[in-house]
Amino acid sequence: MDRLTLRWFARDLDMRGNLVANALADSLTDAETRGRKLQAIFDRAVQDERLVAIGWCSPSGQVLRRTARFPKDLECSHAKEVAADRVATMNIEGGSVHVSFHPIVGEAGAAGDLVLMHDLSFIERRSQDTRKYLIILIATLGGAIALVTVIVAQLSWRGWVSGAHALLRGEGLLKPMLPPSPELAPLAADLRERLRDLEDEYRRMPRSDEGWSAERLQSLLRTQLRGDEVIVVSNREPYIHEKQQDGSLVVRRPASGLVTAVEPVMRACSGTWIAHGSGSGDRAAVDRHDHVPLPPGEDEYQLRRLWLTEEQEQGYYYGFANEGLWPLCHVAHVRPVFREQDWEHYRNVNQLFADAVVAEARSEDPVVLVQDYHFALLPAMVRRKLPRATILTFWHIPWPNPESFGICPWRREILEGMLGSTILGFHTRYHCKNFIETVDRYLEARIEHEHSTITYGGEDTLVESYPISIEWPSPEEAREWPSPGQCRTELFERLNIPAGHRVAVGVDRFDYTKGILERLNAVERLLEKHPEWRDRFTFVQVAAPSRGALEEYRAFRERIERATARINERFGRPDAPVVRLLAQHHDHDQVMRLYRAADVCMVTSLHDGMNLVCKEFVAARDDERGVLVLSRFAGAAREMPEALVVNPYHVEETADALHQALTMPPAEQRERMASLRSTVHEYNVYRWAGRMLADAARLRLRQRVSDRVQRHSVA
Ligand SMILES: O=P(O)(O)OC[C@H]1O[C@@H](O)[C@H](O)[C@@H](O)[C@@H]1O
Repeated sequence: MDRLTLRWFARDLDMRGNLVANALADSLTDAETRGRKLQAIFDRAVQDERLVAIGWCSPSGQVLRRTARFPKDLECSHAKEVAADRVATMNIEGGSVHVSFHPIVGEAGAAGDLVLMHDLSFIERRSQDTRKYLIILIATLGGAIALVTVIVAQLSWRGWVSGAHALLRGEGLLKPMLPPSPELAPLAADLRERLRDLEDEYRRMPRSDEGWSAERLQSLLRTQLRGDEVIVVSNREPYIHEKQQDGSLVVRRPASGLVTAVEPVMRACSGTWIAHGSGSGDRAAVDRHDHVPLPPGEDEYQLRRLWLTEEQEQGYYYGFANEGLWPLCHVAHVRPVFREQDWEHYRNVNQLFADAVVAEARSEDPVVLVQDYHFALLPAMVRRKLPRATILTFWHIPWPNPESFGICPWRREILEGMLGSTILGFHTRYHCKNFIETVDRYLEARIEHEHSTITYGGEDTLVESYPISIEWPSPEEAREWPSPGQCRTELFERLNIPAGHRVAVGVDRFDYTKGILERLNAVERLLEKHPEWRDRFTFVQVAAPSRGALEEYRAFRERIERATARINERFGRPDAPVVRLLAQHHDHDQVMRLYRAADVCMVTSLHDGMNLVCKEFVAARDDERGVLVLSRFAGAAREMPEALVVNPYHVEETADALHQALTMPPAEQRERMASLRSTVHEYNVYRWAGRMLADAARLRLRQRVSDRVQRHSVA
């Protein structure tokens, strides 16, 4: 036992000793008691478990009485000395004791001194017990504190970790059960900023754009879009059912660049395609929900057909879309016509299609791919009903400069409608730039040129270029093709082309933007300038009838027919006309055979978003022969500089290019064609869709993160 503890107890025992001494004082001063009963009183007193021994000293210092355990050899003077010490302890038989010395004074003066010895072993025991309890208490407290610390640390660490995980996954800051933690707010802000940086880095990064295929697109859909639902909206349907005279149905693919590009993507994505059912047999082919599985016999996706009245089709499709927006965007010197009634129909039909998107959607956030100028208002209409949808609008035709677009009476509504899109795609950067400048001119929007983003009405739209393309033929498909020689023989037989003629081809819809007239003028000029080609050259123009209900198109067709007649009269023979105008629909296989048979393919659009004919021609020429003459005003010219690029308005230049093409040595043809083929192979339609969908996936992730961040900061 340490001295400090001993001193505490010594003080207590001194007090106790004083009490005992006071209690005994009377007995000690009373002479009678002292005589007879003192020993008995002392013996009784030491029955107390603490008081061990008592000694009674005379005033002269002799021990007069003592109890049994009082040491026989202890003198009073020594006991007094011990008691004077601060701890006052000594060892006697049976253990250590505390000694106290109490002078007793009676009426007659000093009666003697009382020596009391108190047991110290209980102090030892108590002290040990106390120490034990203290240790247990401290250990328990320490354990409890450690446990609480661990639990708190675990909880907050888990909270942090799961919050950070959720942020990174874009799902939420915390598990729903846990209350939102304000400590994560700065982390969330940092993460958001970092995400934005990463996005920018990602966009600037040289990406591996190689090897895009249907499989890679499917895997992108599975991984980055987690199998989300895809809905396509277009005016033109991918397959048209026509009723034959005998009542049977035939299916055909329409002549449309849009369908050529989007159909293979849809086959890869599955999902639903919503389009206008325009064929005479379309109603007979659908189920009771107006659905039809496609492609026929393969059932890879489903088409939902929408029905329009004649007035609706007239106002929305022929009127506003094709007499208004088409010439407005193509700037091909045909005046756009804007009628109030057409606009009404356009708006109503956009709403009809938007409602169909909402009805077909199985989730609140589908990926909606809106195609083309027929649906400028639809993105905002869908956004109103499905605010969480990812809407990708692709504008397949050019976008003019702000001045040209400004003549549209409903320019504001159109821009607002398009800005309902999450992503707005054009074929080229140039069209993106025109669109952004148009918005800047006519709307109060925030434009971030660095990120190519427009913020309008609190919503962001990414404006990006995605050059469209074709599906590159598979080796199996190419193996089935007849050889170029066989294709050539068949063509010569079918059209009765004299042997030894060189053949140039053009394949278009009958449309004034395609530069068919300029092409014919170039053919005529070639024959004027180079008489050696007379009787040695045939030009085959496939012109699929298109929008024949419009006067502009009918007049255009007549102009082409007149030009054809004129050239044939000047340079052809009755049995061998120079220009063969095939004004009917040709299917994919027929067109491919024509490409393989030709020496030259002419694409002379006056203005074209992209143009896929030039890409199809290149894809068909696995013999690496044939020359492409390509208009500089087609979006494709930017990707295909190995073609003979011409200004179709410049007849002389185009005629010279045609001559150059007809006289190009085989080695040069091969060199140019090989390079063109590798470009188109690489930049195929899966890359077009893949880049768009990868951007959509990135923005969906950002949307999820920012939704959570917002929810978090509100809470
Ligand atoms: O009017 P149609 O026959 O459906 O053709 C429209 C399509 O024609 C194509 O030439 C255009 O590239 C597409 O953008 C457009 O959608």
